[in-house]
Amino acid sequence: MAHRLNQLRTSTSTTHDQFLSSSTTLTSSPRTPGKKIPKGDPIVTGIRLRPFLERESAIDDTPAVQIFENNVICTQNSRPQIFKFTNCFDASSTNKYVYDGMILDIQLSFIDIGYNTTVLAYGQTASGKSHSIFGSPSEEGILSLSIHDLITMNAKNHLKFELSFLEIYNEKVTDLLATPPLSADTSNTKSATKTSTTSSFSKNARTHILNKLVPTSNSNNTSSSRTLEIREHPLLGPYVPDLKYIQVKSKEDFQNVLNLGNQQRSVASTNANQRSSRSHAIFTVKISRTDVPQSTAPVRLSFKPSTTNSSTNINKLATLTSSSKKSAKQQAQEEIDAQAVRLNFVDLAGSEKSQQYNGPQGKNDRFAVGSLPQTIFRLFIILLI
Ligand SMILES: Nc1ncnc2c1ncn2[C@@H]1O[C@H](COP(=O)(O)OP(=O)(O)OP(=O)(O)O)[C@@H](O)[C@H]1O
Repeated sequence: MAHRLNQLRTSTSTTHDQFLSSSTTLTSSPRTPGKKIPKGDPIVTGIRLRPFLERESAIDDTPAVQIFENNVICTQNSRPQIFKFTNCFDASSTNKYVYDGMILDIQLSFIDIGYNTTVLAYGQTASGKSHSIFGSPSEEGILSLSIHDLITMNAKNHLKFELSFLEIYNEKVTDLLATPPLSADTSNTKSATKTSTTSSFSKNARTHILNKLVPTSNSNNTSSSRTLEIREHPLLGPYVPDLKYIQVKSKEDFQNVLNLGNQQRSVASTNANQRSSRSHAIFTVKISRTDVPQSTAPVRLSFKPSTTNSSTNINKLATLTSSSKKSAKQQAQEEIDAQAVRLNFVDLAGSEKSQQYNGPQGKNDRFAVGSLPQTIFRLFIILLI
């Protein structure tokens, strides 16, 4: 893991503060200890220049960098500096172009062989990280393009998609899909609508979404329950207990989850812009098969449906593991989790300009660059599970 952390740091630091651009990194990690990483670099880096904003071009619209093939040439200094990336995208590139050119194929092949994969956007404030990952009202983001493809390719419903969305801010991990505290007048509705945290939910209304997200009996519905810890699991490694996963079956489901998470993210802050600029957001898609005996590891997550009997699931595993000290169902769920593949999308906090935020109100904010390593460390622990 340390090696991979170093790789990530090396990979991302090459772009640090160099350009008015965001960098997208795609990494994969084996989900089974000892499983070999496929040939080739498990980290692919891309750099994307964004167009000048109006306020910027009003001052000076001379580009400070140029793209030549897979190189970015920084022309600001008297001696030009050259940085090489796996992919370079100029300011005319759309999110779709970046997704098709850099992410689609690798993402699918890693999922197919059962590797966790992470798309990580890194760059200075306002370089376009959120725009790339989450998109804008006029342009779909990489996350949405990716999930739409996954759902479309799962026409036979043999894969199950569950989503989680968390934020790390001020060294705290917050579940953006957890239910916020309900007012007293809605508490009756709450107890009447208890449901599984992974149950699929359908359309529209925020109330309906929230009802579906009411925690199960083993978690409290308080604001503090939204702040999570990172723990070590004997089978799965580091994990975030009680992080909510919501199953989605359609693009509309996905959009609802994304809207809910974004809403919680901005509600959580008195100054949404500042907070979102300074927090890391991780959107995870957990993918597992529904149509193969989960006890026969390793299982490929191929987009081709299995020809084997599709009825085996938790209950079958429960029989197989009934002699265990743990409840059979619990162990079965763990085994299924162990065979799931995770696809993470990370919108990192802006990597600089902390001084400007560390004014009188900001000086106690432990997210400032001085403490960035701890925050990043938490982030990578979560990603590498
Ligand atoms: N490729 C692009 N095309 C058009 N507009 C863009 C593009 N990339 C970014 N922008 C615009 O630039 C501004 C800053 O982008 P964005 O919020 O995504 O930056 P960020 O890197 O996430 O910033 P922060 O670290 O502060 O959260 C936004 O107004 C966004 O709409």
